[in-house]
Amino acid sequence: MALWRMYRALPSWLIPAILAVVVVVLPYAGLSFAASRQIQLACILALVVSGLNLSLGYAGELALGQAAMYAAGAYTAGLMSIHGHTDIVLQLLVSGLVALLVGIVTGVPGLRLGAWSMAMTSFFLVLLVPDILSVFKETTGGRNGLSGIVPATLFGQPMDGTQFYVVIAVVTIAWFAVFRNLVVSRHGIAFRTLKQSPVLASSVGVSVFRMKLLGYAIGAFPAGLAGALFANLDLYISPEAFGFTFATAVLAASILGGSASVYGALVGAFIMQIGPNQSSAFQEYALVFYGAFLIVGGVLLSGGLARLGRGLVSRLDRRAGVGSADGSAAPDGDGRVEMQIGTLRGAPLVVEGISKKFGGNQALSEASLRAEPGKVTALIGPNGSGKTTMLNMICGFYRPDSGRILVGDNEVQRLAPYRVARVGVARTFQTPNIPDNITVLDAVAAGRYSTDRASMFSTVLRLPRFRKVRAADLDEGRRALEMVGMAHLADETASSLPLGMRRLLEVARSVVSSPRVLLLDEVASGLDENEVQRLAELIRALRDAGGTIVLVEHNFRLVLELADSIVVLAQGSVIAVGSPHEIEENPRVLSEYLGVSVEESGGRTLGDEEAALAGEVGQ
Ligand SMILES: Nc1ncnc2c1ncn2[C@@H]1O[C@H](COP(=O)(O)OP(=O)(O)OP(=O)(O)O)[C@@H](O)[C@H]1O
Repeated sequence: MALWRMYRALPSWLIPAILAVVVVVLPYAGLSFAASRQIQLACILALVVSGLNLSLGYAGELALGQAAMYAAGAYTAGLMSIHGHTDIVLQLLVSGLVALLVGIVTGVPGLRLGAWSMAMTSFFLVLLVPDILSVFKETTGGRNGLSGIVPATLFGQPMDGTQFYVVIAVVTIAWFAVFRNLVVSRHGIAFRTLKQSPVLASSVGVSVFRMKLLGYAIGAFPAGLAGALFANLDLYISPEAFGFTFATAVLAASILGGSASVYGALVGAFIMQIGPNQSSAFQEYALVFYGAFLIVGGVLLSGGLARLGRGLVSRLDRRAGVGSADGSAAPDGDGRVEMQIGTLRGAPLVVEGISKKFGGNQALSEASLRAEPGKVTALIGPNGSGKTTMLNMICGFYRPDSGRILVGDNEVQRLAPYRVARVGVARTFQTPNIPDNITVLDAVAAGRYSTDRASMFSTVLRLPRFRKVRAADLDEGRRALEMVGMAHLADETASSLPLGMRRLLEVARSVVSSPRVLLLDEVASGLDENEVQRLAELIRALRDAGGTIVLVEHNFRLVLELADSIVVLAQGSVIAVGSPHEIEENPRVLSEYLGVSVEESGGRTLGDEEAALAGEVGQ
């Protein structure tokens, strides 16, 4: 265990870096030709698999066209070589970009049509490769393949086999470093958020379509690189190398290694290449083996070897006492919320006469609401009265049939959800929406996706802009966690927290972007008395900091305690607006929402028991 603790104390990049150096120098240590070839083929396969991992494992898009992009890269490099452009750096660059272009052009229609269409169009793309190559057989050699490729050069110098091995190893290592940088960045977290919940992703400002396309297109780039390397390895390419069998091998390697993993792509590809591909019997029946493997692997090995590895690491960590893996630890100090909220730049929210019909069901009719900065505006009403529909329209998930929604001076009723988020509307969800396998700190920092933007380019190369934004993400994330009393849980797995903590985490995530309007959807439901009080304190602090807060809540006592003004909905219409005192005494609210007749109430305000009953009625 002491050994394990020592190992865990090392920087996370050290072991991969040592392994990378070993792989690069292997040929100088007497590696046989056959072994060297297998390593080169495994590196090439790993590059292609990494592209699938990015789009399938991270962005959650079943896009299987990597084999076609691999072909695009290989034929681009092959044709460049035949036409005298033998420099490998130039070939890699052009092949990568051509593959990227193929990814964008073929990804757009599939993504526009929906998830299964993406799977189908990308799959057909792979089946079409031999036909496309045949159509252009004058240039590509058709089914006979493309010969005449000459050995690649590097900056004008010819390369021997060993030098080309080093090029393949270095390109693979460099790409995997980029890939790792990408998936641990805010873009990577956005991919994972998107995979789990497009609704959550758009509510933090992620454009679902653009991000899925990026996942697919960026994943095409390493396939293009792999193609260029492959063309120069054998100096001959033919359509068979890029067909359905190869596409299935890529999928099998991805599932074996773990599709939501960086190193899983390497492990899966190496096992697939160095293991079964060695046997000639396997090669003959490869498709059958891959098919069987996909079924068995998909059922028995969910998450692949990467998941087994992560499980083993966390078990060893627990045994060795590395990190504090206890999600139930007590909050900081005396459990009260640390109020360190700066000023919030709240903006007025004006909802003017919005209506929404679902089929024959008029969910909202001519409903209006006004929420001011520095005030808590509660939206209450019985089940099915239209509260969530109202929030969904403010956030852009539904378009109103008529009416206007203004955030400050911005009309938002026609904007897509991610654009509404970028205008400054943040929300929590009735059921906490938290991606798997990310830390509490990252889950909170994800709320800043549309704040202080950092490009993919600066992210993967870790340029100063990326470092600045990352530091701000983590600082603000920690500050938000301190605010909700959860700073001690920053490194825990967010999705494994108890319900109360997950709700507070959602509040932290929605506050971290300094929203202009904050929508809290039943944040108190399922919380115990202490948690409700902590939440109440937090909401007051956010209000005092200048936030515009809309609170949808069934806990009537909490509403009376917190709200500056209350809007009551019944059957899609606003039946009352007023201060808590006015609402408590409103006969229509008493009868329609609370089920208390006017005579019974005798014009008095609600007692504790009735207020509690009101909470239950609402639930
Ligand atoms: N996507 C949808 N398609 C069809 N009908 C819908 C949809 N969303 C909401 N509705 C209907 O609109 C009406 C208002 O529902 P909504 O969820 O907004 O009520 P609510 O006040 O939030 O209820 P609850 O307190 O149970 O969350 C209901 O009759 C509901 O069935």
